[in-house]
Amino acid sequence: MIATESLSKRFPRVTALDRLSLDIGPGVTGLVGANGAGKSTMIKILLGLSPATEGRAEVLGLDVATSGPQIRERVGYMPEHDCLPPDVSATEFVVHMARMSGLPATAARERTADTLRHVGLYEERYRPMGGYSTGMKQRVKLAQALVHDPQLVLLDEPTNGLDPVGRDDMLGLIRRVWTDFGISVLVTSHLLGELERTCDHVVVIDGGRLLRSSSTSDFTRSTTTLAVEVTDSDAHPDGTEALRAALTAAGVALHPGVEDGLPGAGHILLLEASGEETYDLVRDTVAGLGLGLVRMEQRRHHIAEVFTTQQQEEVPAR
Ligand SMILES: Nc1ncnc2c1ncn2[C@@H]1O[C@H](COP(=O)(O)OP(=O)(O)OP(=O)(O)O)[C@@H](O)[C@H]1O
Repeated sequence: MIATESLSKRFPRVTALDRLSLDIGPGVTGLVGANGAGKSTMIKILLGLSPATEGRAEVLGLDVATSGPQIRERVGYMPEHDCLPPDVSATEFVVHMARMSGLPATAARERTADTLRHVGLYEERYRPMGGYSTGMKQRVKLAQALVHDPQLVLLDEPTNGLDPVGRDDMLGLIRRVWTDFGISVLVTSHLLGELERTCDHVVVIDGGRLLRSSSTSDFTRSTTTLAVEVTDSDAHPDGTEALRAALTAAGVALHPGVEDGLPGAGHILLLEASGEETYDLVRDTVAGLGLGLVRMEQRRHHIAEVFTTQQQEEVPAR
């Protein structure tokens, strides 16, 4: 979908992208980096709107240096900042964008209705956008990126300014752009954690340089930590502590402290598994104490932890 080779963009005083080589396939890909890392610059180059200083980039097999218009026909773009005219409705705006992309009037109206429904805008779509919430505006921006049925959409910080619920809704919508319509997505964010559930692949950049590019499952590979949660019983009013004592006596390495479980569900012990036998030992110990086993699961890394470790290793303090 996207390939870059030693792509650089230098402004007089800042290097926004520094010899970035990437190969991004179909699906949902996250481009993550702190503010100023070079994400928006990358998107502008990929759309053929801003020339690279060095290196090359291809989008859908087309060279960004020479095929900007053809790329923009096949690619949708959701800009980061508020760019919606306040006194027109979502329907008018998205129909206009569809017409600009070359759709005939009837098709533009039909696609607009479908796309606005997909992003969850119903009656409000006939009201002027000046009165919309941030979440509604972000939805309109997503709809206009999708309306001409592109093969790929580039979404610049689509969750910016949203509350946690709005953020989750937007991430769910983005995931469905790929699963329901087969449109590949490149989505930028400065929040690594939020892309964990949404993206198949994550690219991390910092100061314009590539830190890491790998599948989400590689980032979140399993750890050897087991999380165990048990119920209390009449004989053991604090089941968690009873289990801790019994497992410690049996030689299991437990992490200090407990994690909070679901409300009213007791606490979670974290311990290091040395193999299959640890699972059996925990099961037998819980049964021996007459406690109920609520969960025993292998912990996975969160992308953010991997990134933090990697950053400490690879990027000298600035
Ligand atoms: N037109 C420009 N002229 C000079 N410097 C620029 C220009 N555009 C971007 N930069 C600089 O390039 C660097 C990367 O900017 P960019 O907007 O790509 O970052 P970003 O990762 O998208 O961050 P944000 O999410 O804050 O927009 C920044 O240091 C920025 O100040």
